[in-house]
This record gives sequence, structure tokens and C-alpha cells, in this order.
Amino acid sequence: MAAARREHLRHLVWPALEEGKWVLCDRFSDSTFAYQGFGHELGVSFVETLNQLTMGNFQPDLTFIFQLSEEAGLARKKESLVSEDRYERFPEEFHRRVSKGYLALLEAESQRCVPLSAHTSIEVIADHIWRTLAERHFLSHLDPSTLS
Ligand SMILES: Nc1ncnc2c1ncn2[C@@H]1O[C@H](COP(=O)(O)OP(=O)(O)O)[C@@H](O)[C@H]1O
Ligand SMILES: Cc1cn([C@H]2C[C@H](O)[C@@H](COP(=O)(O)OP(=O)(O)O)O2)c(=O)[nH]c1=O
Repeated sequence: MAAARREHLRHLVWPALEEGKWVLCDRFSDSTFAYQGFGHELGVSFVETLNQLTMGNFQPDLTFIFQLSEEAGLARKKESLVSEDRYERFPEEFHRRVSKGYLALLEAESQRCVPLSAHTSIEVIADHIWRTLAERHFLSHLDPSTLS
């Protein structure tokens, strides 16, 4: 996973950022923090060392953490056409630890990581994301007060 992430960074992400493009990424190193660090209980310092080897001091500028109750998440997964992966068959305690990992991350990196309720509609969630980007001056041409 770490090798794949480094390849992804070197060949796609870093060159795109150099060109001034925006890069949008699902999961990324914070999932390693929550899943390997907490879920698999490998610990924070192990993940920090791994992340340092994989990407140096690089960090995303902004990370959204979508929060959803266990019940609602499982219900959505049942409706989804995508088959469940190995991790989704892990026991409940594993997922509780992963969830704790994300909460710890939100506390430790409150500037970069923004919690977002995923219980609302896709449109409301999208609006929340646009608003946050505008408030944090990522969209200099957009005035947050003009958003619905
Ligand atoms: N805000 C939402 N409201 C209702 N259903 C949603 C919402 N967001 C995602 N879904 C549905 O939930 C399922 C899983 O979402 P997805 O984003 O693929 O999760 P993951 O990346 O964790 O696998 C999909 O079927 C998707 O259509
Ligand atoms: C990115 C990442 C994912 N995972 C886990 C979480 C997922 O259950 C599984 C697959 O992730 P992924 O392929 O990103 O699928 P999805 O976002 O559709 O669930 O791997 C880790 O354990 N560590 C990581 O660093």
C-alpha cells in the first residue's frame, strides 16, 4: 500500500501539483492512520514512520472526514452495487477502532481535517464542501456568503 501510494505521488500527484492543478483523492494517508494505526493496532509512531518514508513531509492542504453511523453506513453498503471488500468483513470492534482513529485525527489535525456529516443528501454535503473551500480561501473568486 505504501509503495503504491509513493508511485501515485511521484507519477501523478506531485507533477499535477507542480502544474498548478487541484488534486482530489479518496482516503489517502489518513486511512493508514485510522486503519493500520488504530484498526490493526500498529500504533501512531509506526504509521508516522511509514508515512514519512512514503511521502516525506508532504500533506494534503485540506481533508474532509465524512461521518456516518454504523447503521446508516451498513444500509448504504447493502444498496450499493459494489461488492464488499476484505475490510468490510472485519469484526465490529475493528471498525470501532478505525472510527476512534479518525476522531483522534480530527483532534490532532483540526486545521487540516474537517468533519462532515454524511447523513444528509449528496447536494447538502456538496454545498458544505464548497462553503468550506470558500471560507478557507481556496476559491478566491467565490464569496462564501453568495452560496446557498
Ligand atoms: N449522501 C448520501 N446519501 C445517500 N446515499 C449515499 C450518499 N453518499 C453515498 N451514498 C451511497 O452509499 C454507497 C457507498 O458510498 P461510497 O461513497 O461508495 O462509499 P465508500 O467510498 O466508503 O465505499 C453508494 O451506494 C452511494 O451511492
Ligand atoms: C487507503 C487505505 C485503505 N485501507 C482500507 C480501507 C478500505 O476498507 C480498503 C479498501 O480501500 P479503497 O480501495 O480505498 O476502497 P473504498 O474507498 O471504496 O472502500 O482498504 C487501509 O487499510 N489503509 C489505507 O491506507
